[in-house]
Amino acid sequence: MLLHIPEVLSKAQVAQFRQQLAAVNWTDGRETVGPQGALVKNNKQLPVDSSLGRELGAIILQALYQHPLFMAAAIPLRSVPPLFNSYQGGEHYGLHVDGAIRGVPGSSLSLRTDLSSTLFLSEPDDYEGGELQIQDTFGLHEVKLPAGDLILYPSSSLHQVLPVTSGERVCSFFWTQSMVRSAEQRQMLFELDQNIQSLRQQFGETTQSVALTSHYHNLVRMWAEL
Ligand SMILES: O=C(O)CCC(=O)C(=O)O
Ligand SMILES: [Fe+2]
Repeated sequence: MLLHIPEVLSKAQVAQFRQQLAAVNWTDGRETVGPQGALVKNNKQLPVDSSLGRELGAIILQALYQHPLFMAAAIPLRSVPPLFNSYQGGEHYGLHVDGAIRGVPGSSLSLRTDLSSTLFLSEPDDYEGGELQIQDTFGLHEVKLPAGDLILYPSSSLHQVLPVTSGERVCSFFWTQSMVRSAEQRQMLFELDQNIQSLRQQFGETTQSVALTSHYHNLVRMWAEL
């Protein structure tokens, strides 16, 4: 499932982020990828140990973990600290799959990458190209979102970022392990949750909405691993 999560950051926050990100040094993006990805990766990143990156990453995760759509879709256990990338002058990231396990820097924790996120920090009109192309069993999806919005997609999918032929594309990207490992079960829980929410909005709290909510929680109890 690909999910567009709007307004994770406000336009004011995005402007503030961009100003701060413009004032620090960026390095070769190949530093955080394995040998296969390095062959096709051509972009810039903020170093993993950047104090600005850590500070802005914490703001992103705090906003995201309060976003009802993200919480319902991801059922997150934990995320790696967000990284930041930039593409310009034809830079791109060819077709690849994200590694299955990532360490959490500064801790002994690792996580299984169930879900990948890209949070856009440039407006679509600020650059040409730079579409994030994601392949799934339904075909090829091209994603280019307004600044402040995020795309959540399965880490199991092949994906690429097309060359940025003018302007600059700045994004934050990171991975999340879900408490529910199966994408199929996660999608069922998400649909159940969204339908319960819309029933409650339409009819208020009813015996049925309470019973369905209990069903939802009992399924989470059955499927979640902490
Ligand atoms: O820039 C993006 O949207 C995605 C980056 C990416 O796929 C990665 O770093 O693994
Ligand atoms: Fe990737």
